[in-house]
Amino acid sequence: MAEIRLEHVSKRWGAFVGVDDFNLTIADREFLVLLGPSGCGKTTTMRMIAGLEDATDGKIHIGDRVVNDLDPKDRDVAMVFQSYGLYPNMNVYENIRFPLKVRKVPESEHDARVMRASAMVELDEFLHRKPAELSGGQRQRVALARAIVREPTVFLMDEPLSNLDAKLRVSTRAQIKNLQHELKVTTIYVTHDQIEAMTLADRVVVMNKGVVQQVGTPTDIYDNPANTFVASFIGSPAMNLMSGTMSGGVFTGDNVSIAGFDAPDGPITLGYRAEDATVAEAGQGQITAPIYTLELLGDATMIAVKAGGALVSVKAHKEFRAEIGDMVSINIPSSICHLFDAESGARIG
Ligand SMILES: Nc1ncnc2c1ncn2[C@@H]1O[C@H](COP(=O)(O)OP(=O)(O)OP(=O)(O)O)[C@@H](O)[C@H]1O
Repeated sequence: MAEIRLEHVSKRWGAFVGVDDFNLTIADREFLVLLGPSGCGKTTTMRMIAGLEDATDGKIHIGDRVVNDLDPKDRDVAMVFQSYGLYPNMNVYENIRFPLKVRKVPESEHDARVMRASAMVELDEFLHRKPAELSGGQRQRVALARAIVREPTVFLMDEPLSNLDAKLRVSTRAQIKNLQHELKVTTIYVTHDQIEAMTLADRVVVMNKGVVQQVGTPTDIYDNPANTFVASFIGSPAMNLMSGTMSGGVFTGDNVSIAGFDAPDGPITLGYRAEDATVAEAGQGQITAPIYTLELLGDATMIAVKAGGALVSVKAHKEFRAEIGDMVSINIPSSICHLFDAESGARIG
């Protein structure tokens, strides 16, 4: 049983707040991803759970213990970092076995456990090689095997894929997801890559400037972002956001007018996702504007125009063709729109 609970956890260095009042219960066996831009406090949160950083305030529970005063080695967590931290003089077998020696696991168990862990990450053929004789992806798998071999109650992973090339990142990502499912170990995973977060997580915690912005399943966060920060951080492309004014249920901004809202009058921010909008018959849409840019994506054509003081896009059919400067009209019915407070950015309704 490895539920993790953070209660009012904060980290301050002098007046600077790295993590501000973090509260969350992570379920046993859950795959939780901490997501946010550089400097938002996600690594610090993970380091406090690992015991590499003291919490300034709050309590950290792992299982039924409060671990604030426990050394990292007594917390039964295994970490995997973006820099693999392998011992260059040891071969793969010895690197994977190392945590068992440190932990004084009986020698008689070592071989079976190393073989099981290395098989899980498909390293069986490389056991005699030194780290320098491995590719980046293979080294990362040694680091994973070294975490697995310990059979910890918690995995903590800090951007473990960021040193891999794009293709290897996708396959290693799939492997991590599968392993976590097989091993059923509570996992906290830090990344600034929203696609990694969406594909791996049971739940995502979106952070900004030390503050939790939203906690939810990938679908919750994509479909119902809590504020404009989350809306503009999640999704590729990010949600389109336009400034304007609501009056009598009609949103109006530069080049844009959308009717059919049930919202109070006043300044407001409106959002929609490019894939929810469509290209309209000439002049029939809610935005009509010259094409600013047009990108052929293979499976679709992305068209951007200027409206509401911002560049906004629509995902058109892959055969859609036009030139920059041609007029285009976009259907944005109120039913696909998200509304946010113009000042705080918080979701409305
Ligand atoms: N020892 C320290 N002393 C003072 N400030 C620190 C210290 N360690 C981290 N910080 C600050 O705390 C904030 C959060 O850092 P953290 O490493 O948690 O961010 P992050 O979200 O993991 O970013 P990245 O993706 O760049 O690693 C940053 O602004 C950082 O500069």
